[in-house]
Amino acid sequence: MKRARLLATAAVLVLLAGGAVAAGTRGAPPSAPRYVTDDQGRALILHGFNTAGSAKGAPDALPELTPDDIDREYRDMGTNFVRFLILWRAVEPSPGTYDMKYLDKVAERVRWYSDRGYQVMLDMHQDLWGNAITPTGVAGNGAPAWATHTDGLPVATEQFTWEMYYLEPGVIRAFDHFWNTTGDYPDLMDRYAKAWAAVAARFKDVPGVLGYDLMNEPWGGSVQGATFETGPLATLYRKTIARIREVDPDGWIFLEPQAVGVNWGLPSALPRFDDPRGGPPRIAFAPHLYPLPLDLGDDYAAGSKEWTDRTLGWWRENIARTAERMRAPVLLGEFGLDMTRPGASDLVKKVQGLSDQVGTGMAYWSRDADAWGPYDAKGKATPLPGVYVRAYPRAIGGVPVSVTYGENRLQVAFDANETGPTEIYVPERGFPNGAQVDGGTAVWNAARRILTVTTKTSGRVILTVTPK
Ligand SMILES: CN(C)c1ccc(C(=O)NC[C@H]2N[C@H](CO)[C@@H](O)[C@@H]2O)cc1
Repeated sequence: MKRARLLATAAVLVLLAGGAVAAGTRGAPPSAPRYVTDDQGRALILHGFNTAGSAKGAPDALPELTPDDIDREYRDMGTNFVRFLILWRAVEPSPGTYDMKYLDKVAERVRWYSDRGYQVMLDMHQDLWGNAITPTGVAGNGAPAWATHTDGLPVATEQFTWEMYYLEPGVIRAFDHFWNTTGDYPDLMDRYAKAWAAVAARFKDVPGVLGYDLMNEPWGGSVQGATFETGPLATLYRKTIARIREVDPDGWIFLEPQAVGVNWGLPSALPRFDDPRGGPPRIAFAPHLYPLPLDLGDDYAAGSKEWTDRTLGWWRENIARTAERMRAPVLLGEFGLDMTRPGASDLVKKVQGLSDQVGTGMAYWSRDADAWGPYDAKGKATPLPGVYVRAYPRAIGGVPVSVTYGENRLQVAFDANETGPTEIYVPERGFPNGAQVDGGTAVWNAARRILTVTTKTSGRVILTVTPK
């Protein structure tokens, strides 16, 4: 029965997302991927986690996290990136008042990461709009109560899956007010954009802050699909890009499509956005990936594996087409699943392969201490660390051409430039005694397991990394 209901739910949501399908999946094949770059201009391969869902309901809006947690994550997986959740309710507790104490606490945690060589993306997170959609605050997260207007419309709390809250009249109304679909609260999007400007002003010169993910999994309320993405969502993005660029000319700005449909592999209609900064644009496309069969409760095994692989193919093609339209690099902002389920490790490997094809970095959902994360509620490793760890180029001193991962072998091809040396992480597994590099001059940092490789600064370079 539950599966039938879930299938019906998915059908409804796909219909809602129908406009996105109108974007079509034909057209010229995608060209070479682009890359997010660091402050030296090197191409980044971002590999990390979402930290963390525990922030959503926390009174202080901060994740359960200690520096030791980051040390363990690095020891086990050599990650170099974090999608760090922040919440509008904490940034702007009352209209026009920005909580600098909260932002200072975020900055303290950002420092924990940057001191360890991580890149940090700040994610203005929401699910279901905000915790004020129900009187008990048990459902949503993100938006402050003062920006939540359900007009007294019902929000039933006995949902069989949390996603169903998105279809509740009161939740749809709250989103409709925000997107100015109702016309009753025309200032809300501007306030959101100004809140982002306050965050960017605080973090624009903070080491390690790579950029800003403007809204987690946007939902159009009663406006869906291409109409939503090219209408209200694009308006919010343009307002927020302008506000951020008034204070921070250099931070990367990450734009998400609507979640429904696109998470599953349907096309996004997000248009291209101008970046008013002087110099090359720093706007990236940041979709999520949650295959529909798995969302419906199936495992990546047996019959569902074939169906899931088909949807992964859709996702890859459609993401590449949207990135091409946006002329933007791609960052996979979320993917994840219950690591205790059959086939879970195979799915993670499959997504890593997809990510390599699209030339994107990735942040796994999530770093929380549960069955989805790398360590469970008792701190015991799940299968995730064993499959999420691999040798990879953290930063590339040129324009990447290909990154080829083999069993205990990595090959990185790029057209070199003068941005700086190439940094390669090499795990203990497979490379117990470190690595040797053909194609460049490597300095080995045994403590951090990083090869810093100096190469010529023009022409094609091919680095081959093998165990010592
Ligand atoms: C109907 N709508 C709008 C909808 C449905 C399902 C998701 C979802 O599963 N998202 C995947 C994960 N992303 C969030 C955090 O961003 C996690 O809580 C979800 O597991 C999102 C939106």
